[in-house]
Amino acid sequence: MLLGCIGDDFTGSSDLGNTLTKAGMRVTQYVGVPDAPAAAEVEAGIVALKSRSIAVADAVRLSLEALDWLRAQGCTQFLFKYCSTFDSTREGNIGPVAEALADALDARQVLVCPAFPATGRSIYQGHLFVADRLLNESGMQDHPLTPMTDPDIRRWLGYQTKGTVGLVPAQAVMQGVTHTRARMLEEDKAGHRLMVADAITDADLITLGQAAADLPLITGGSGIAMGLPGNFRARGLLSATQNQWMGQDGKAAILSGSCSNATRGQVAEHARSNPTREVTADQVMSGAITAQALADWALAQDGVPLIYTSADPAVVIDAQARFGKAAVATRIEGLFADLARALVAGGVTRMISAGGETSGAIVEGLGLAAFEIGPEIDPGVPMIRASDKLVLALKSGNFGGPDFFSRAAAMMEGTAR
Ligand SMILES: Nc1ncnc2c1ncn2[C@@H]1O[C@H](COP(=O)(O)OP(=O)(O)O)[C@@H](O)[C@H]1O
Ligand SMILES: O=C(O)[C@@H](O)C(=O)COP(=O)(O)O
Repeated sequence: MLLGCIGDDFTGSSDLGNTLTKAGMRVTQYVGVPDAPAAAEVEAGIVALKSRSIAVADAVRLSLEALDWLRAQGCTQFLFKYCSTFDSTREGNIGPVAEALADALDARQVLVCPAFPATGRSIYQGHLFVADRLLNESGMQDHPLTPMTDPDIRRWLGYQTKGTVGLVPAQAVMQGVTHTRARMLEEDKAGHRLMVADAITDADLITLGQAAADLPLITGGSGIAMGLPGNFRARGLLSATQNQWMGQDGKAAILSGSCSNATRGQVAEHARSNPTREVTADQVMSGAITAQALADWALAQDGVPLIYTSADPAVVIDAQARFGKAAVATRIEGLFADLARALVAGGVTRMISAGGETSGAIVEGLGLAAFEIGPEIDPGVPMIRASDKLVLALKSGNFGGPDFFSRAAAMMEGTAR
């Protein structure tokens, strides 16, 4: 294994797997820290954690455990993957995890780059944009767990870190690798270990990837991984072979706990011509609905059924005020985990889930160990194979076109491209 990656959620880790696979690496995504060595052919290993919204100390501990395992597999470079919308609270986990990994690796210069231009996320002068809006006007300010109310990534990260945060501005990145490295050195001399790097286009990300060829630790969204496989290839370290992907027939089902703008649009679109069932926070909290009853409903439907708790910001805020933010999230995620188990037990072989925390709960609930990364459905969302009978798509909240759900189900079956 060459590149060792630690993802703070499961959708995001499959997004990273997609980027690395497309760039020619042989990738495996692991569910949590494996207790056995990796297969010899794996070139990039991604340890997917559900550490985005847990307590800081737990996130740091799990990330360091993942690092130890990846080091034991022979990795020479490490990537900490978080969300391209920098999902974290002011007290949150990105800064402490990045600093703990940097300490463990003795890393002096650490890039921080959530940009992912293919999905509209760019960084300019340290400020994160989603398409033509600053992050705090993009809808992310209403996220149920990590509302992003400040677009200045240096400032937000600064709340989370012990050290100060520098900037590698677009003016340096656009002039190429030499200027980028020179600016990184200046930031280092100024005492900034973590440096937010501007990136507006894929070309900027490739430049940053090349500039980071010798850095032990890189952090960011999946975009920052774009340039890394080329560094290993240039050293003659990559095999040219890729896994062969096979579609999966059988029953499909969709579970959505994401409340993002994109997911809510996808839910509305799917509901126009498919069996769809809404579950409210009240039904979950009161125990009025059971996972088995929902599974029985889904398994009795023709077509591709969708079960969702996705709701508008005002509905979410109301539920959180009445039940508590963590309590309602935990109960809903628990329902999805139980539901996923009941669906697979009932014969579902293609499962699509929407939402990072939701997907984490489902994957952990299913007790899966590792994924092979397949072809891309939409930017940032690949199909993944968990076993010879189960194919998944873990959709990040804000990713995917309006008809994502039905298109994903068809592509996973192998009947559409
Ligand atoms: N109706 C609802 N009311 C309150 N919280 C909800 C509701 N539906 C889902 N949630 C919670 O909101 C969170 C959504 O996060 P996540 O699944 O990561 O989606 P995204 O990818 O859009 O961030 C989850 O913890 C989920 O359990
Ligand atoms: O970078 C991204 O946006 C994704 O890879 C990701 O991490 C998404 O997380 P969720 O929106 O919570 O699914």
